[in-house]
Amino acid sequence: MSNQAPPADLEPVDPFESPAASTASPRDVEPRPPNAPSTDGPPVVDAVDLSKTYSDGLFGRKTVHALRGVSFQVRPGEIFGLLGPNGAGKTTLIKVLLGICRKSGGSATVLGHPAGARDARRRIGYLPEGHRLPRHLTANTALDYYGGLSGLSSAEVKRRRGDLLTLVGLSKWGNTNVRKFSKGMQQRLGLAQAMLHDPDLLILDEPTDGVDPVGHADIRRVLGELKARGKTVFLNSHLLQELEMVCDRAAILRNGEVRGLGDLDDLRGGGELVTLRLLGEEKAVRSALVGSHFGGVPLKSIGHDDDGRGRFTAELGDVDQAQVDVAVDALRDAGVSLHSLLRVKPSLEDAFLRAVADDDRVPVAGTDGVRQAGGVTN
Ligand SMILES: Nc1ncnc2c1ncn2[C@@H]1O[C@H](COP(=O)(O)OP(=O)(O)OP(=O)(O)O)[C@@H](O)[C@H]1O
Repeated sequence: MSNQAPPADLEPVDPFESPAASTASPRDVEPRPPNAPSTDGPPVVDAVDLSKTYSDGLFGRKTVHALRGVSFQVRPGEIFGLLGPNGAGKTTLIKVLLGICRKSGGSATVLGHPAGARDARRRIGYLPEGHRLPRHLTANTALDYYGGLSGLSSAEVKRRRGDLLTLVGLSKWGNTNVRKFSKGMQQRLGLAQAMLHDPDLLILDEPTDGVDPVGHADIRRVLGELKARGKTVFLNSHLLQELEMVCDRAAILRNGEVRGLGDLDDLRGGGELVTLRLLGEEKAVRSALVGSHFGGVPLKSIGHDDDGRGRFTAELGDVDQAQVDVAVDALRDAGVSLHSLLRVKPSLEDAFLRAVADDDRVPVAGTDGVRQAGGVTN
């Protein structure tokens, strides 16, 4: 979430009604076990053609289109990732879903209620970006404090906090001062706090920001636990590898528009990226690639072998076997040796870079009725 000043149209939020006042490529989160709650049923979040404009500039004469017709659904029990470059509209989207700021058009429901409605907000747990826990409190007293803010009785908080501290791996730290906690432990305590009122939907804004790799793994484990308990998680993170490890589906936002949406496999694309490792003279490699219509592919020099021949990688990209054969034949005819051929699935990062690229050719994956990605309208 950006650290900008609150928007002019920020509505006061009653802390007692606010979403709990903030109260794990190889995937780290296991696929849904057979006995886990199903992802069938009405969507937990349903956004249709959602738009949001801000008035900015001198006398508010400039209109900023933060969201432009955003449509997507979050299904029950899934971990849904929100991706996008700075300024894409992620924070605005979260604010609209939480009812912190008003939409300008379209519709959004959360847990079957209009976004921002009291009945929706009381079933949301929210962990804001960069949240701070009072350092003089212990884990237990912090949960007592935030539980009180959420309207829970002290007996209720005491009944729940043991289980929650166990869930986030802090069961032995209940009486320890928050100031002694690492950033990762603070984030996990923040997750426990967001779970205090047993919400159905967790909205987590950059939960691993500033956390070391061990802390990342701990947080992924907690997300896996939440999913196993049937919770729906809406996760905003700019860490693509992180999202790749935990999310079932994701949306990619750019300039307030959905530029990609669907299962991670859909987003990555079905193909495989082919890379050749070659041994030979650079001139011969280049001319063979040009001759086989691969003159424009990235060619990297990666050293020499014991006989002084150059080592190269040539990234052919998502090409079919016939095209690979043509390139390999041309290289062999030019006296270049094929050391190895790698086929790798595109990463989420590849998909992300394609989706936010400055063109309008990226299709929207998935079947949620989202319109095709439009042109860049900056
Ligand atoms: N209160 C506001 N008044 C005017 N413009 C705003 C306001 N809040 C956000 N914007 C603009 O709306 C657009 C989307 O901003 P938003 O903060 O939602 O993006 P973001 O994807 O969360 O970015 P970041 O990752 O940098 O936090 C940006 O152009 C931003 O400058």
